[in-house]
Amino acid sequence: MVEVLNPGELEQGLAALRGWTGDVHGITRTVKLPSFPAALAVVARVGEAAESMDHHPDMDIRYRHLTFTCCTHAAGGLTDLDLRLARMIDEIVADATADQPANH
Ligand SMILES: C[C@H](O)[C@H](O)[C@H]1CNC2=NC(N)=NC(=O)C2=N1
Repeated sequence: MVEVLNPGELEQGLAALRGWTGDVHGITRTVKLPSFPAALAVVARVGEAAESMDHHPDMDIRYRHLTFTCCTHAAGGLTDLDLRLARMIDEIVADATADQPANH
């Protein structure tokens, strides 16, 4: 059973990520993509990564703005799985917005 992170582990985990905020109940990041199709493409890529990990984020898409929220429902809070998923999301977003300074 994966364990919920303590506040120190949360702080350490957030420091290794890009633009995420939250607490031991979950973390969230909002990014702006160059277009709506680009946002949809990121959703598809994150979906593939989530399926490969069997760990899924909540995703809210509003035109070019995408908000990701990660928490481990089975554990009732933030676990290392969420930090790993957030890192994968950061890589996908960085690749999709390489020439957009806003998300770096
Ligand atoms: C059966 C399947 O492994 C579980 O339902 C997985 C699916 N994806 C998941 N995603 C997240 N974020 N939390 C979970 O507890 C979780 N559980």
